[in-house]
Amino acid sequence: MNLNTLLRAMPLVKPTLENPEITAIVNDHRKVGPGSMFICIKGHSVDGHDFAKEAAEKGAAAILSEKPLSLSIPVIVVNDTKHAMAVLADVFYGHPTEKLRLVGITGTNGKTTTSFMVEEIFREAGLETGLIGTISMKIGDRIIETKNTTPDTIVLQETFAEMVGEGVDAAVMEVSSHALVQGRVDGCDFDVAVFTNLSQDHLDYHKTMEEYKKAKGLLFTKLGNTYTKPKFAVINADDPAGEQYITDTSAHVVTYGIDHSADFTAENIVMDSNGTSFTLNSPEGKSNVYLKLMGKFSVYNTLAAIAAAYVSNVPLESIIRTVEAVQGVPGRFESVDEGQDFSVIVDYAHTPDSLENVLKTIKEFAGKRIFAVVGCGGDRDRTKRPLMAAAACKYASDPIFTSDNPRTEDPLAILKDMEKGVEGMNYQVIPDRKEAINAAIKAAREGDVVLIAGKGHETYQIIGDKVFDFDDRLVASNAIKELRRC
Ligand SMILES: CC(=O)N[C@H]1[C@@H](OP(=O)(O)OP(=O)(O)OC[C@H]2O[C@@H](n3ccc(=O)[nH]c3=O)[C@H](O)[C@@H]2O)O[C@H](CO)[C@@H](O)[C@@H]1O[C@H](C)C(=O)N[C@@H](C)C(=O)N[C@H](CCC(=O)O)C(=O)O
Ligand SMILES: Nc1ncnc2c1ncn2[C@@H]1O[C@H](COP(=O)(O)OP(=O)(O)OP(=O)(O)O)[C@@H](O)[C@H]1O
Ligand SMILES: N[C@H](CCC[C@H](N)C(=O)O)C(=O)O
Ligand SMILES: [Mg+2]
Repeated sequence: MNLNTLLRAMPLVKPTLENPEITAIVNDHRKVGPGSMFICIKGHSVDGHDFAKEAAEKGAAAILSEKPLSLSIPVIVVNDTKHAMAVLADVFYGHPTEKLRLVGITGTNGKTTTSFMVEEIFREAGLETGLIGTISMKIGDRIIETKNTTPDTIVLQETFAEMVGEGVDAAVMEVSSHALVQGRVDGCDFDVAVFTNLSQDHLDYHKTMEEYKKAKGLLFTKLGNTYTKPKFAVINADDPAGEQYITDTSAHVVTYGIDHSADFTAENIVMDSNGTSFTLNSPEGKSNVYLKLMGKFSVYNTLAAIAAAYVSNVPLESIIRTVEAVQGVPGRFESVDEGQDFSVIVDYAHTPDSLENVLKTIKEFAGKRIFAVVGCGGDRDRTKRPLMAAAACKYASDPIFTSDNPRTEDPLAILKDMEKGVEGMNYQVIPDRKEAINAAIKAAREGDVVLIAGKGHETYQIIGDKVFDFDDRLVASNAIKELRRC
């Protein structure tokens, strides 16, 4: 594609005299090759404008910048290169999301779980699917590793183009608040946007809950709606933030909830050690649903998935059949079962609200003691640490505070932050995560439950800037096997 064809996507930008062929669009100068357009992004750690000269030397054919640069190749100046990058990536890759049914899911907790369910529903309904989120990206059964929950704009559009090329009909993606603020999804044509819930997280980045709420709201304010391409905002009616999103969106609103009236609701919720049953009220009347998943929060995720699939024209009967068959999502309430006489559960709860939810659920079926091995990530929201510690002490009989991913912070300082929320309460501190897990498993007796929270599916631990192999599930399973040898 030549430069001026690409630039037509930005009506205020004048065509350039030189009109080189653009072979790639890139925002990392290390990836520039002959014919690339290099987009300068002012980042949180460095300013991409500082690499423009090197990009030109490496053969870039054009530069997109937020300021004039004196270079011998065309430099196109725009106010916001992040936004322009999203528009250009959409054009460069041939508007892939217009050719897909696209469901975007935002909210503090439940995005990964809900997106897995929606993808499974689509797949069982006979559609070819794609999935983008925290655990990985998937095109059909092909797994592609990712660094972020919502990847960078260019990776995103390139991936959607691959999906289209491989015959994918419907894609489901998690949309993080960081991605919304940074415009990573500005080039995406969502058909359905889902809101799970809002509770405290990421205040290191958004600073206040109001700003965090606004960030999530961008998915709904930017959704649009037309007669020929109707858009749907699927909103949790029980979460106060939902009201704002309903007011702000121009899409068709579909609600779900348990405590408030909504288009999709659940009543008669009953949980036992094998799962959770409820009566679904939907536009098609009442249906009985029996999930293999545990807890009220799983009912919320299921309602969100049911509503998103329903407005995507999947028959309700097929939707229910699929959600009932869902076994679980890796690292979410995942059991480690080596035949021991106590339960071990690995879960990705890393916010105060998710920890409280998961522990409340455990408390409903736990016969005896609850050990909760919990840590908080470094270089992330510090204010959630005492709240997470307090949730652990409130619901677990035996909380053990340990390290999560300390990243560049001192692990002991993170633990001190946690302890500020639980002065005078009963807990242990074991900074080494493996030792903490081993200690919980060694102390557990018949009927007890050991919750290992915070890292779920992660197969690594980040200490300083080093990444070590670490999988809670493996560590736990080895600890149980070790017990037998003693
Ligand atoms: C704080 C934050 O969100 N950072 C994201 C941001 O990176 P950044 O602003 O730091 O970028 P930078 O390193 O300053 O670089 C600026 C520009 O210079 C370019 N560059 C840089 C170096 C160089 O040598 N040459 C060069 O050209 C870079 O390619 C970039 O275009 O943009 C990058 C591309 O989109 C993201 O990968 C990166 O996520 C980092 C890794 C991260 O940890 N983000 C977390 C906080 C995050 O986004 N989390 C959410 C999930 C949260 C949740 O809901 O749980 C997520 O979506 O993953
Ligand atoms: N609807 C929900 N409400 C509250 N807590 C939930 C809900 N769904 C899941 N959780 C809890 O949150 C944890 C993370 O769930 P999940 O991975 O689905 O969320 P996420 O929004 O994708 O998180 P992340 O932002 O880290 O990607 C789960 O392990 C569980 O403890
Ligand atoms: N997407 C979340 C994941 C947190 C997982 C937890 N294990 C941690 O490292 O804090 C974040 O980046 O804040
Ligand atoms: Mg996720």
